[in-house]
Amino acid sequence: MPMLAEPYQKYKPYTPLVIPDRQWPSKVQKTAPIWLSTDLRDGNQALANPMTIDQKTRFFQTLVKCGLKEIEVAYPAASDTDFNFVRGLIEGGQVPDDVWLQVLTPARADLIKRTIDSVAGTKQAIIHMYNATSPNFRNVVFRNSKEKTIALAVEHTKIVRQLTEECSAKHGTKFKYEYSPETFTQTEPEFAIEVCEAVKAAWGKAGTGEDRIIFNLPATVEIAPPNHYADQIENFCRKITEREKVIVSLHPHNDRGQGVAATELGLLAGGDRVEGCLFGNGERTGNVDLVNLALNLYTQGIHPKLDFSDLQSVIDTVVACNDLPVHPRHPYAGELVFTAFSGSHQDAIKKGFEAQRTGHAEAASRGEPQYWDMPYLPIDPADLGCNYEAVIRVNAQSGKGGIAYLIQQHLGLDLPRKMQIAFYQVVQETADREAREMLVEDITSAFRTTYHYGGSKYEGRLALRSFKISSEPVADSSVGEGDEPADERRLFDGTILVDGVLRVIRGDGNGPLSALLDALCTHLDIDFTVREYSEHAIGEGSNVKAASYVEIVRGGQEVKDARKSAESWWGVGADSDIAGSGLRAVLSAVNNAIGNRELPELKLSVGFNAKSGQADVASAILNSLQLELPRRLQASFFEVVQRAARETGDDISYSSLIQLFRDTFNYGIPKPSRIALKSFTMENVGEGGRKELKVDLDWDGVERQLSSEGTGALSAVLLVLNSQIEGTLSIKEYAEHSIGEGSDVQAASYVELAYDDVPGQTKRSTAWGVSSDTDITASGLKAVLRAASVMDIASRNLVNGK
Ligand SMILES: CC(=O)SCCNC(=O)CCNC(=O)[C@H](O)C(C)(C)COP(=O)(O)OP(=O)(O)OC[C@H]1O[C@@H](n2cnc3c(N)ncnc32)[C@H](O)[C@@H]1OP(=O)(O)O
Ligand SMILES: CC(C)C(=O)C(=O)O
Repeated sequence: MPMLAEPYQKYKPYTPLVIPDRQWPSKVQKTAPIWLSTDLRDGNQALANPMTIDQKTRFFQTLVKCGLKEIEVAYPAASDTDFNFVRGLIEGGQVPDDVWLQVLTPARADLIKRTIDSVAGTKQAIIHMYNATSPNFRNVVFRNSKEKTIALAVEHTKIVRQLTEECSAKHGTKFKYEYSPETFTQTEPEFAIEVCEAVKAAWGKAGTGEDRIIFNLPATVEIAPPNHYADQIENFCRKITEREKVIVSLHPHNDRGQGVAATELGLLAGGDRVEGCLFGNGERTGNVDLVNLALNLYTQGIHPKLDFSDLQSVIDTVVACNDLPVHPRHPYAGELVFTAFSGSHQDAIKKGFEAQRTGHAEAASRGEPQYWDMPYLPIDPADLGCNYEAVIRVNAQSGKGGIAYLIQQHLGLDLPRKMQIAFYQVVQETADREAREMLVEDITSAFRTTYHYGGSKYEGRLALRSFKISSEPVADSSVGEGDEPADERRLFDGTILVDGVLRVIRGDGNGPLSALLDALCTHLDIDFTVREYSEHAIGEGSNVKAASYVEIVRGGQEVKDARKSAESWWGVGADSDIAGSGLRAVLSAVNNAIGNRELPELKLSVGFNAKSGQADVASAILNSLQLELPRRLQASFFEVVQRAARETGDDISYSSLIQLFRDTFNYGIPKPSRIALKSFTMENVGEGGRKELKVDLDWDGVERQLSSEGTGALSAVLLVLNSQIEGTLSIKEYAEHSIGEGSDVQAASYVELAYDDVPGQTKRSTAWGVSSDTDITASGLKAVLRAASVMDIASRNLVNGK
């Protein structure tokens, strides 16, 4: 059936009350009401599967923990489960002294008796009796006149009185009486008052304070706007006699979705007490939500006298016991209610947090309250035990502000505005393409990958390994590149990993960043210039680091053009050293800019006036072959390099340099030496640590088995060699070190031999030998033999040392 064109022919509007001087609209709520949770009764009776005793017990404990002092625990006459649950609470001593158990009964004598029996022996209980009073119920359900409706209530009130008095006498239980004219909001207002007056009279014991009778005025079904409920409550409060002896209780349902509003207006209109359920469980659309009401008060600066500091644990209990979810958009409790996906919300929240930090610091210094004043967030999630994790979540509707907020929260980086825009494009493009939410991990990992930030896992093609920044004065101080004239030049000396290979590069500029860019231009033909730079500290105290942000544009442009250049690349770096942080940021940006572009082979310039020197050559050998050349060997090899580079305009590529080293020292290549070690043994002989060395040598293609004694392997092998030649070999310098670690460790040995061909009339020559071996003795012996092999020594052509 379609919706009606003329619904007034089917639905009657509510009848407004005429109260020209109604007071509630100008009242302001200043205190928390008395709360009653009816989760275990009205909430429970609305569940497809009512709670078990275990679930009810868990729920009861949570309610007590939240601070509820009045809890309607059951409709004991309804089932053994309900009855036994109440008995279990009492007999198990689970009811705190300051908590009142409330139980509901209809106006039926047998059921009233069982209800009162259920609470016998507890310290204090509220007996809650109800009968419907509206015309519809009188006519249809009870088929009762007004008089009979009053009589039903009066008669059973008297039964309650009598049975509770007997129970008090027998068990010492203290009772309060609550009466509900069920369907109050659909009952003629004057008749509702008439019934309640009759009940009050029948009870006959209403007093002040704890003796007040409770008149619970339910919106059993919500049928009118909240202002009408407020009018009904104000009308009742004004007209009920002995108002001071009455607690006016509100029991709104939520059929029109206005339960919370109706309750708040009802409280302004005179309500003292509210019955409801956590998160609004209850018949049909539910009872009014106590959490919502309490936290609404809290955000007005009024303590609700309920504690939801750990809201999630309350949600967990309620969901588990009711077997119903809490809607993701549920006020205060839904998983999305502190979350912004959309760009402008995120931007405002990010700015709000920043402004609030400053505002709070200023207020604290003036001793003033630090008010919560945050765009889109009416309450601080932290007050409910939530963190700010979920406040900003990113999808294709999000903007740069939210993404920057997450980067700030999770990586501690405060991105410059233009970099936010650049990174936003990256995230937006993925979110749109994949049509899904970008989780924090997606965003931080996209950031790390894009900017090669966060350790070796994210390194780009160029990565800083070590550097030294030094300065040298500039003769003409107007030579500076930027606006500021520089009176000192900065020199960058560093080792960087280029496509997995360590390289030494050097450059100069008017600052560390331009010196690095100069080095990249000189050595790798990578030509960029810095357009924007900013930095800030991350962390505090001894853990403080610098974060740097760099925007680069293509070099070789006029400064004016470079500033305007549409194409730019951002980079970020963090380091405990501020220069290191800036240099890393430059390499991050350069990595972005070069993409997969092929890089020219790195070259060392080793001629006269060259930028690279002996130390650079030694570094290249160290980085490529892990050999730490002794200083004199460095000098010796540098001369070899310079000679070799002369033909190629004083430049030598890294690969040629390494090959030159291998060829010069016959190192690590299969080419045999003139004198090669086939095998050896070495044993201690006698006392005093002397050794006997036996070697099997391949000497000019002839095998020679020789032996000698010495204080060690080197002195012994020299004796062996000297026994085979004209003249004398001696060791001028020897050095060794380990290469690698653990079971892969090797020894590297360096020997400089001197050869005096005719003793006395010396014609001395020297040569270096370099070797490595897993056996340190073998490494030393080989180094000696390799040095001897390249010397012009005269062999005596003896066989087997004889
Ligand atoms: C608005 C509310 O939430 S009120 C609370 C509602 N909660 C519940 O009903 C849950 C627990 N209820 C039950 O377990 C059962 O209904 C019981 C045990 C109370 C009664 O069960 P039964 O005796 O089988 O009766 P039934 O459930 O059919 O109730 C209807 C009868 O009670 C009468 N009745 C209904 N409400 C009341 C009342 N408040 N006072 C007196 N009689 C009432 C009806 O007029 C009807 O009487 P009739 O049989 O003479 O026509
Ligand atoms: C028993 C009464 C108070 C009730 O639950 C209602 O009217 O909703």
